[in-house]
Amino acid sequence: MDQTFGGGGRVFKFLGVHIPIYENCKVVLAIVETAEGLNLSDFFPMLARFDFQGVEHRMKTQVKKFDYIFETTIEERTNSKSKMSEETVKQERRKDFLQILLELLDQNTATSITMTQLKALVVDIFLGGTDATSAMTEWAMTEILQNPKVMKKVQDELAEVVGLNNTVEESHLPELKYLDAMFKETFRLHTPLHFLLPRTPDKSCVVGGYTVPKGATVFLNVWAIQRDPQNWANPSEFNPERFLNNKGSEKWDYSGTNSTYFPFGSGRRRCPGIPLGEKMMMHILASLMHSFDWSLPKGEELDLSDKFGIAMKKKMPLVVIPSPRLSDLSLYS
Ligand code: HEM
Repeated sequence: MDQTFGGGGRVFKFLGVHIPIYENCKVVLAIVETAEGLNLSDFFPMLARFDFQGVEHRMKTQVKKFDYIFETTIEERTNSKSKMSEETVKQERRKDFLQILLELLDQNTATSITMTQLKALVVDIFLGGTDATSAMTEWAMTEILQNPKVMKKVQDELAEVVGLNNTVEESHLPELKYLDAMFKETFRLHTPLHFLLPRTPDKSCVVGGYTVPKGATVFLNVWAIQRDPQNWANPSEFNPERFLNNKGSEKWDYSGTNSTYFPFGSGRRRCPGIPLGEKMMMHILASLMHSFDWSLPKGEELDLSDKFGIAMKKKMPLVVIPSPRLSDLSLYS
């Protein structure tokens, strides 16, 4: 996607199509009908008030449902019976996330938060912590099934690090270098937020010869950057080795400082859940791959098409058959 901003710029190139903005409303309406899942108001803010796709209406309905779930949970916690007693906190030596937030509620201090802020934080953690993590684990599993050599390497590494008479523990994760490279390659090809979160410059600036006016909505196409043949050899090939062979000072991580690879975003809006998301995905996939061999149902073929959402998911859910891999069956109980 690229856009000619400012001055007389009136052409928008989207999915390879040059679309004249404003002059030809029919074109815009045709896209409204075909762009399933894409919110056109993100690309043409002037259309937002018409809510052509009913996105705002659906969002408000969902917000009401979310509100109901969170309010009930918060009420349950704040009523005296289920409140975490000081004794429980002392015994378990920890508080859960909700308890910490509730203690910050309406305190009249610098760190105090309101009920609306509390609910927003819970929604962030709830959605961010589940949607992208499960979508990425499914993509990783799909790529492993698509590439039997990768599956063998992942399982050989697990057998060596964990052992076939043991289950995966958190302490094993830093030693699983190949699994880590396999995830990095999955993130390169199936980056969950193709355009990241929208940015808005507070000053007009020039980027790559284009003027970006103050207040414009800017989308960064990380999907295209991570598949750009100028940055990556054989970009559509699934090859975890490219993340094992570090060249010179090149560092592969999720810090967002490498301009060719930043699946968790970059700068101040970078994902704050990286350590948790990374650990959850590694632990889930390592356990699945270590404990079971996986195959597709007879006659089934893998489908790699995706579907637009908060995170880019597989269009068709992955269906696979597990068979036990560990000799000690008591490890499965
Ligand atoms: C595999 C797992 C995850 C992936 C791939 C992922 C990816 C991302 C990406 C690409 C962004 C946008 C960053 C940008 O525009 O610069 C983002 C934002 C965010 N993520 Fe994650 N995320 C994951 C897990 C999590 C978890 C576990 C949490 C919370 C527990 C979380 C919470 C958030 C929040 C709150 C934001 C918004 C930050 C802001 O508004 O500035 N994410 N995530």
